Amino acid sequence: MCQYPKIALENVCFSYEKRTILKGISLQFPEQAIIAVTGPSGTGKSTFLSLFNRLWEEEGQGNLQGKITIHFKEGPTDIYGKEIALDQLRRRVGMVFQSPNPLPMSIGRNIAFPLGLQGKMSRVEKASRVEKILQEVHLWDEVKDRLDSDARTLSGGQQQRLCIARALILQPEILLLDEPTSSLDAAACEKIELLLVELKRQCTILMVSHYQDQIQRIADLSYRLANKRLERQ
Ligand SMILES: Nc1ncnc2c1ncn2[C@@H]1O[C@H](COP(=O)(O)OP(=O)(O)OP(=O)(O)O)[C@@H](O)[C@H]1O
Repeated sequence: MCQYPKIALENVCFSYEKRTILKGISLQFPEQAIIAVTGPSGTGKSTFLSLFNRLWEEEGQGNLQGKITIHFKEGPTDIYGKEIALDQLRRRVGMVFQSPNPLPMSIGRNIAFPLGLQGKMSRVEKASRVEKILQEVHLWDEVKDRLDSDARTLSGGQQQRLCIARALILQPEILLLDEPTSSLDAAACEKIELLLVELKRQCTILMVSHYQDQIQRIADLSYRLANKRLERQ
């Protein structure tokens, strides 16, 4: 592990119009760890997660104060500063949502699609990257004979692993997961948990979870969001 925090928040406050959601949060998260955030419904867990890829800005009504620094491979970056463009940030900070959201296209294209946004790449290289990432999320054996089928024909658990693969294909340094297993059955949930523990070697994972037992099984650090603040549990 390195000496510096992967993510640092300095006096972060967030509000939607006049409603304060997060107040005076100063925290540091290490790299190669699973950091879980839990807490009652509506307290701002998803909002907290959205600070790291600036997704809240899409809604247009929020107000952020304070500073968030991510220590990317090239060095520390103020993610709201001029040194990083939004599209670059979102390549390095991947996100997976509560309900699997495969694109309405084939299994293979779902994974290859983000690669196309990165510039020209040969078909052979694309195919090899797609296979590698599907192996990593332990989906390859289940889909290798049906890469051309519509991704929406996969089971919920398979779709969620596909969405994780899609987030990983651009090799993000941070992975944000918003209740990634809450729509899945126990068996699918176990597969995702095992996968996340493997993935933390390559990226720092920030995960919202309602399940205390899941947090105990896989999180390295856990925080509870209540009264607009995050407290270590
Ligand atoms: N775009 C928005 N504009 C105004 N208020 C919003 C917006 N998005 C969320 N909120 C409000 O901010 C508060 C926090 O919402 P958020 O979704 O972050 O909570 P949460 O802890 O993730 O909830 P849950 O556990 O139910 O998913 C809620 O009261 C919500 O209604």
